[in-house]
Amino acid sequence: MEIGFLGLGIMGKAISVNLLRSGFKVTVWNRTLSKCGELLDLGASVEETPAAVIKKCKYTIAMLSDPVAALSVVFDKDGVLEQISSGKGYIDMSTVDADTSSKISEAILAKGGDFLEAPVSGSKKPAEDGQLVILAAGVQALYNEMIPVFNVVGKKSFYLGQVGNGAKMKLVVNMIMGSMMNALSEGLILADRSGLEPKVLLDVLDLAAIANPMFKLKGPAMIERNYPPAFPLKHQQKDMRLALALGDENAVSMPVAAAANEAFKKARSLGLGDLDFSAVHETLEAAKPPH
Ligand SMILES: NC(=O)C1=CN([C@@H]2O[C@H](COP(=O)(O)OP(=O)(O)OC[C@H]3O[C@@H](n4cnc5c(N)ncnc54)[C@H](OP(=O)(O)O)[C@@H]3O)[C@@H](O)[C@H]2O)C=CC1
Ligand SMILES: O=CCCC(=O)O
Repeated sequence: MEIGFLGLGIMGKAISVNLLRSGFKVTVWNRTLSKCGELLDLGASVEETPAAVIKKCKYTIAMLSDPVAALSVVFDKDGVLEQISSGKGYIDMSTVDADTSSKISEAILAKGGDFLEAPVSGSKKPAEDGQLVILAAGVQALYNEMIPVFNVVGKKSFYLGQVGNGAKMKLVVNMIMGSMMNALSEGLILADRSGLEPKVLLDVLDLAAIANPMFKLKGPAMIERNYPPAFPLKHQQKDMRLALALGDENAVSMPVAAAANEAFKKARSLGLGDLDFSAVHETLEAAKPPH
């Protein structure tokens, strides 16, 4: 099975390497073409435009930064729409809003192609290890055809029905995650400032009802003020922004998420957008008076 892959950022690279290692033929494209070199060395083919990838492959997956990128790769010159046709499937794994996903879906279906949105939960390491959680929605026949791929990419895939439901589920999950990250950051600072050992706080949390893999993974590095990017902070803030817009549409009051979004915006304004989203901790660390 030959798979096209558009977008070789942190996630796209990890997923396409995993597909190659699992025996799939993969043809890649990235806006910054030089980033395709590593995949070429691992056995992938490279094309110079999204349209050329679509022309070559029956199924093409995209993993792009945000709604602007997802729309551009489909609608711009040399984009997906120029070559999509009956018998071809386009699967967008980018985290975007339901409206963006619906626009892409309508355009692909109008050309006779099939479309699935399939954003993922899980970050760089789960992507490398094929342990993502896939939140798919759209053409069910395409979902069924993609199961052998999803079984390699993830540990579980959900089919959520009509296009938009995958995007919404992903935004709800990341809205909760972003709020939790800010709560952890405040807790670490509060422990420290009140004379407690933040590392002991992490041990207590890990045994408590609120234990979770994210606190366990990110907490120790946050104490060290170390934020190597797995999930870039600029993308987490984009997800909070899109989740808050979903809240607006549905008249859902989300004061906790709104405060978390402000903290991520503050972190971006401090130039931390390309670090891991746990770098939101610096908005508090940097404000802490010296001992
Ligand atoms: N990192 C993570 O842990 C997770 C991320 N996600 C989501 O997955 C998506 C990708 O994330 P991630 O890999 O971390 O992001 P990166 O920032 O590492 O990569 C972004 C990718 O999008 C491309 N891109 C950006 N703008 C454009 C554009 N205008 N036209 C074409 N291509 C563009 C980049 O190309 P170029 O190299 O040229 O800049 C790059 O390939 C995002 O939607 C994110 O929210 C979902 C789950 C986990
Ligand atoms: O969108 C990013 C999700 C990151 C994660 O689930 O760890």
